[in-house]
Amino acid sequence: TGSSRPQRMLKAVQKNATKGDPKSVISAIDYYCRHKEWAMNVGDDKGLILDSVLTEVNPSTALELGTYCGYSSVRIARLLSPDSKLITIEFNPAFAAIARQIIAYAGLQDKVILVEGASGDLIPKMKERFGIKSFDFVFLDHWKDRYVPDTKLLEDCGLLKKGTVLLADNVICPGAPEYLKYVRNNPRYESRYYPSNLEYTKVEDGLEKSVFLE
Ligand SMILES: Cn1cnc(CNC(=O)c2cc(-c3ccc(F)cc3)cc(O)c2O)c1
Ligand SMILES: [Mg+2]
Repeated sequence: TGSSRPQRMLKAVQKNATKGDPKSVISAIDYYCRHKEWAMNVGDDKGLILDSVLTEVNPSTALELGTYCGYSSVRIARLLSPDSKLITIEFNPAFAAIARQIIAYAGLQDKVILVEGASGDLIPKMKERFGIKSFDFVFLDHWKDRYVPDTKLLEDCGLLKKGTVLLADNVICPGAPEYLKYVRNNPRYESRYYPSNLEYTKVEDGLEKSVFLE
């Protein structure tokens, strides 16, 4: 049987990027996905918005829901300060296996804790398993119908604190309409939409940034 899209993406990183250089890993993936084979990474355009929000928040503990091949894990982890950590959750073991290799190729394995499993099962275990009191930053990029239930779960598990920033990918395409309704009509969140485009295309998409207020 042939290789998978994630496997071909890993090959492109190993061929075109420099080991230990996160920036070259990001560029290699963006080049491959723009010119060879599209893949659902947050991408370079929305990636710049992710970078700017991250730099503003400067989180000590960050959570990513939906690792896929690790592109946004690398984007996030490269900007974290020395003792900060990213916990990233991926349901699909084949994706997780590729992501581990891409994160390691970027030299960021000591800043990233990749956990395989369902976000709904793992979020309630964050405190006991990883000694997390609360998250400063959450990047939502997994199944779009899980954005609302997992946000509510993070609230109920006391994993959000005053000022925690939630940044959600794909709120236009494929779309997360219930999530937009949830955070925009909720007095506990201050929300703002950052217009952009679907990764590697001209299709409209964007990120929703929501600050938890209490
Ligand atoms: C299977 N699976 C594992 N993880 C997930 C969660 N991610 C997505 O679904 C996702 C989908 C798209 C997308 C796909 C087809 C299309 F035509 C337009 C957009 C883009 C993204 O940025 C995404 O994050 C799905
Ligand atoms: Mg996405």
